[in-house]
Amino acid sequence: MNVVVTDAVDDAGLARLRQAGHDVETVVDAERGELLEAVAGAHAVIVRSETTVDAELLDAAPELVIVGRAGVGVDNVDVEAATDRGVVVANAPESNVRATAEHTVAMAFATARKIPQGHMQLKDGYWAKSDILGSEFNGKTLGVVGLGRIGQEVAKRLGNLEMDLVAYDPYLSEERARQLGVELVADIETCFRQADFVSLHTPKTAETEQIVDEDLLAELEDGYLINCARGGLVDEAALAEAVEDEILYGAAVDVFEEEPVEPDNPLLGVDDVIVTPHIAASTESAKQNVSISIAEQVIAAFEGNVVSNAVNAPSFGEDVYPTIRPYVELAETAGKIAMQLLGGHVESVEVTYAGELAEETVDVVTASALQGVFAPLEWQANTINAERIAEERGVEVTESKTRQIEDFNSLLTVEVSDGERTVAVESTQFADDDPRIVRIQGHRVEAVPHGHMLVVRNDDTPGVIGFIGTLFGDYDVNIAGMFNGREALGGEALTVYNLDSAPSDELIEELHADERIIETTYISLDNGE
Ligand SMILES: NC(=O)c1ccc[n+]([C@@H]2O[C@H](COP(=O)([O-])OP(=O)(O)OC[C@H]3O[C@@H](n4cnc5c(N)ncnc54)[C@H](O)[C@@H]3O)[C@@H](O)[C@H]2O)c1
Ligand SMILES: O=C(O)[C@H](O)COP(=O)(O)O
Repeated sequence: MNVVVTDAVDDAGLARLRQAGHDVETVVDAERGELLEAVAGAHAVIVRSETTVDAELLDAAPELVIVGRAGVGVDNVDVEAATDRGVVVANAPESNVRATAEHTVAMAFATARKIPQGHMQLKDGYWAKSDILGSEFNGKTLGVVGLGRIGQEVAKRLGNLEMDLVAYDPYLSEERARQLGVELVADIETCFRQADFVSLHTPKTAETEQIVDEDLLAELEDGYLINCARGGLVDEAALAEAVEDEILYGAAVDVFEEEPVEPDNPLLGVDDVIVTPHIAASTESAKQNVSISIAEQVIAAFEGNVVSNAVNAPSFGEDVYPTIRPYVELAETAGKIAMQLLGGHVESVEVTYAGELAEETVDVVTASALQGVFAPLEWQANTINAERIAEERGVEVTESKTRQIEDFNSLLTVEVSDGERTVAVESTQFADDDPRIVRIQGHRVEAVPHGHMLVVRNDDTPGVIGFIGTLFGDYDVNIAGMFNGREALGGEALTVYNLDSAPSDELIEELHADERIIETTYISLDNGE
């Protein structure tokens, strides 16, 4: 597979990709046209914050499987456009948290004690001892906007300096904030009003863009603003003015609306706005960590495994993964079988989890079942966009769970309906991840979901199975396995045949010609030879 790296990414992860047999090409600082050419045959593109991954770039890379963001923020990636094209977008959310938190603390110290100002003046030959007056942290209040991974680490570190902690984060529970010793406030204005230092740690979204404006800065009177999150969260002109006019004592900024920063950026002209060139994550270990983390995501995508840090696919904790992992592929298979038995038109899909599986986070399993259901309809269906495809198609999706179960530890049922007829395929994993279809339309079977399968419904009368077996022999189709189930003696039987090759149309026709045969459905699974 081809991996194109468009920003400076540490070699640790790239070496891992090469070891896994992939070609890695680096095209840092390329002109746009050159970049679009470079990604033409790419199966993965790895970026940092410097490359804009938009619809144009995605269209220039028709083979693309995954966009790997070697870092946290994905605001430079058009995630929706990627989702529409079935491209996974993954980031490395854990890898530079400490580096960024530490830089934020360093920036807080630097602005509070005017370290860069003193440094510059001294280098210029001026002893500014009596001009520089700093602020202490102890007894002051830190306001964190966005108490996520980095915000929490910053709160912990500055909390140790005897600061009181408040935070504004509408998506965080009060309980979690309490555990962190942080008072959660109801709105961002209160956060700015109560704080002496405000540190921003939200992602840049439609909701947070320009969230810090002139009015809000006025609430932080005689305080400091630190932004090591994203440019675009703050009205830069308003911030420059607020510091210039001494409404704020100072500000520390690592990220800018436009990067690299133009020389006329208003923040550069104000002494008490200290700046760094987006280097909060630039430590040796953070760079190695993000590189390795994103390489692992890319390899997972290439190998068809779940990309655990995908931002446009259902995600789940690492600890849950071993339990649900075997069901991800099985769900897709069950979805495919159910859909092929239904015959193409689907109105609703119900995915039911029973037993131990019902205790897990199963979003990705449901998405995988949908991927199987939509596989014949939409060549580009995958776990990322299958839910969206269902929505666009008006297909009702239901997920249900029950702890009650008989015979198995876990049971996964995919039921599809065209409004009149419903087909249910029940499946489970035996020991050592050995998948089985255990019931089709209520008929107990024990079929291996693999390769070429023929599902036959027939009258449960003597000689039918012999007839079918002989016919397969006549057509030189070898039976690899056979699983027969019936509801009641003399009623209807359902048999699943695993075949070594696809049955011909003539064979199927001959089967149908026999009055004892009610229905036959040939099912082809991609995982077959
Ligand atoms: N300067 C750098 O080099 C650097 C490095 C790493 C991360 N970052 C940036 O730091 C930011 C935080 O990263 P993180 O890993 O902590 O992310 P995170 O997802 O763990 O935390 C973000 C928090 O913001 C909260 N949030 C979302 N919308 C909000 C809103 N409208 N108001 C208040 N809170 C809101 C979320 O609930 C969440 O708790 C991101 O913007 C990321 O891109 C910058
Ligand atoms: O979101 C991030 O991870 C940081 O902003 C770091 O971005 P970078 O990889 O461009 O340094």
